[in-house]
Amino acid sequence: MSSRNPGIELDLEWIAKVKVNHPAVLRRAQQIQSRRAVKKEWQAAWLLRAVTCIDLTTLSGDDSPSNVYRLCFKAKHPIREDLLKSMNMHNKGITTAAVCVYPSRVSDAVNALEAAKCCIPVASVATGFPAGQTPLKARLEEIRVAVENGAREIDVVINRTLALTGQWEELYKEISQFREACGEAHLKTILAVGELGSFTNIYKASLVSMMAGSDFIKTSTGKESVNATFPVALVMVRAIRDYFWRTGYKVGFKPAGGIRSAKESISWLSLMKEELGDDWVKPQLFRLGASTLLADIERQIFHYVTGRYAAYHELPMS
Ligand SMILES: O=C[C@H](O)COP(=O)(O)O
Repeated sequence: MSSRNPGIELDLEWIAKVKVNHPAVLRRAQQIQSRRAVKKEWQAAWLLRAVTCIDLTTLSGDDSPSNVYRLCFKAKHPIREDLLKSMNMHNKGITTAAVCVYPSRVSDAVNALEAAKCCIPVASVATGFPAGQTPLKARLEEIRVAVENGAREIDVVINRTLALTGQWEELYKEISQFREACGEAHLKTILAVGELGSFTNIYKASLVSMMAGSDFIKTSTGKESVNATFPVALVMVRAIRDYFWRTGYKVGFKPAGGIRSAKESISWLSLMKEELGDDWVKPQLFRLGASTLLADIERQIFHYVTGRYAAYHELPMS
């Protein structure tokens, strides 16, 4: 990642002035989703770009060293080598952006990637993911342990109670402490938008997270009933844009939760390109948090290269 957002002092006046035009957001989101799909080589190129922006994720109660090893192998070899060769892309070092796991699995992921001589970062969720309902001391300790174990990115969840009750100063203080506990590791702040009530609240929580020094803001844990949606994303990326205009700091965006189809991944990329520009369609400033999306992207690329859809055994690692 490039130079980091150091955060700024909490600006309560800015937060108090926030108003979101709900119908306009819905209209714009609809417009982006209904764009005509790109085809052929342009589609393949966008899909490969999407691959490089994926935080390949496993966040299950039954995660074990073996499925984390498998995940890391897939992160290093996201698309079958012969398919990449057919597109003359086999020498381009295409990997996913990161792997994302629970804190207890960080060491497994770090070891697996080291053994594979692969330098993509391990991201760890933390701070009582997904609900964030543990004491602050424990949440901070969880970050420190994940960093000690080799996580280079930390995906924290915010305290929704503070956001829902408008305790912005408290929320700012907590996130600032998360940032400090991260040290050199990059801080991705999950708003859990499905639990924040209104677009205005989501915009305010986005601003507070950036003011407190988040490197990325992220929509969801994947565990809420509503996760990454285009209207919510628009609210968050407009907050990113406003923050950039006011401070000059670029904060990344990570939609996560329920993103499963290759087609959607292209819509996400075009949203970023249209709203924030080319810098935000690269892994430094854009991630797709997803556990199963890569399988559909590989399937579509297989179809592009061979003209037919793969049988299950032809993409066994997906
Ligand atoms: O951060 C990533 C999400 O937890 C993944 O959600 P998903 O399993 O719906 O793709």
